[in-house]
Amino acid sequence: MKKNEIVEVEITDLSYEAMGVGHVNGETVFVNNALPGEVVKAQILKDKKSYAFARISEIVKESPDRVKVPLRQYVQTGLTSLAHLKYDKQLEFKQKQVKELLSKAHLDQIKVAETLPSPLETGYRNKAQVPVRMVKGQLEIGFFRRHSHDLVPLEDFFTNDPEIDRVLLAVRDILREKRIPAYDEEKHQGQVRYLEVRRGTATGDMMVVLVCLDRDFPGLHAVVDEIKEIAGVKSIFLNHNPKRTNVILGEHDYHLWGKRYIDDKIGDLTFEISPQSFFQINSLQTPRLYKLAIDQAGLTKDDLIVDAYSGIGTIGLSAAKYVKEVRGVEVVKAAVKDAKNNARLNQIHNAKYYAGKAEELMPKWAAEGLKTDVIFVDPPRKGLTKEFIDAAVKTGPKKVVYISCNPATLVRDMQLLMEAGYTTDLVSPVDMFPQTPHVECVTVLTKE
Ligand SMILES: C[S@@+](CC[C@H](N)C(=O)[O-])C[C@H]1O[C@@H](n2cnc3c(N)ncnc32)[C@H](O)[C@@H]1O
Repeated sequence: MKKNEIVEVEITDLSYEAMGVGHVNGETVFVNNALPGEVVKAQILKDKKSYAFARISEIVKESPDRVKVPLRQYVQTGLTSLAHLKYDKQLEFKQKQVKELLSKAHLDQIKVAETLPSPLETGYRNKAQVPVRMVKGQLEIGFFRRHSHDLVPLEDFFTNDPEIDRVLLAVRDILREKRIPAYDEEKHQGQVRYLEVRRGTATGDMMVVLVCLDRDFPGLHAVVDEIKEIAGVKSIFLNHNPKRTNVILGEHDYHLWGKRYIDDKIGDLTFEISPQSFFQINSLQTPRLYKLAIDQAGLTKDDLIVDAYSGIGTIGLSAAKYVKEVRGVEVVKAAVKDAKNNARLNQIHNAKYYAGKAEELMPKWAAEGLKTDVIFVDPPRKGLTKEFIDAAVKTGPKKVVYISCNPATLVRDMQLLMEAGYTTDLVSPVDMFPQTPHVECVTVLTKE
């Protein structure tokens, strides 16, 4: 196949990145935005010999599961790359992905539950981080076009809490009015690189973080004076990111106005969240995710549990009332400070949080002779390390409760835990990220 050639292709599957998959003369073609059951005329964008990438030029036969996405920008940016598929089919797609990964690992005996739907299908995100750039001489917020750093301006981000979109647009307008220059990646100049807005779903409190090239610049104080007048804004920070990098946040946050954190609730617990701390982005689905994990953990009043990759302590503190002691470990120091603070705030006295890498602290604890009953892990996408797993196993937990945002690393780590004598017969997908292909899962591995 040649670049720009138009081929007719029948779509038979969806890739884990939500691209339609078909075959032409034995070659696999990934077609953006196409759905299984469709026949499309596709324009080849890139040919890599054994596979090619393409985009739809015409839908010849349309899937009954297709939803007409109102904004072309969502497709261009890949912001919500499953939004063209009916929601119940999105849930099936996520379950199927987990089944296929287990099957590839010869673990077909493990059942995969139906994906737990999110209470909100759109407008569920409690946090937005959006790039700021100049487009045709005007400061814009939006999202980068897929595989590029060209900004596609947006006003409706679809999955954000609409209150967050309201604040993003108000801040954008203030920056425009005060003639603050947006960051220019090529020249490494200008000021505002990203806007971050967080909202406590239970409290309505909002935090605005301006991610800037410089620590201070002309007009900053005037901008802050106006942002603090936006309804709901309770906290303003500047994050200083002076580097030439694609990483969104710099290391240091400077408090500009208002509170130093915002509050949110999970179940009956209150959490204070500071700018760089991880907090699950789907506030209404989070208590359901934790309940699934905690209910299956079979906790007792004599248990010592570990909350590994603890963020601001949300899982351990939610489980604390059922056990004797909680020990948490988290690499981001500010999050550990938040976790300790959150324990105090909720009058929880049996939880201790430690700053450090889980793969370093766990071996230290194991060497000191720590004995655990249940270990909760909730790592980032790359999953656990062998060092962590070996040390965790040494502490003798009867259960390892694994919450995962990447089913591929989950299955890899499950295999390691199974080699160490743990078994499970169920993985439960939970939809934390509707309209996107991301899959969250819970599984409980037990040693008899
Ligand atoms: C998916 S989040 C889970 C946070 C928390 N359990 C929750 O539900 O909100 C993963 C957390 O792991 C932390 N983390 C990343 N690498 C780590 C490491 N090597 N050791 C300990 N924590 C780490 C991140 O900072 C983040 O807070």
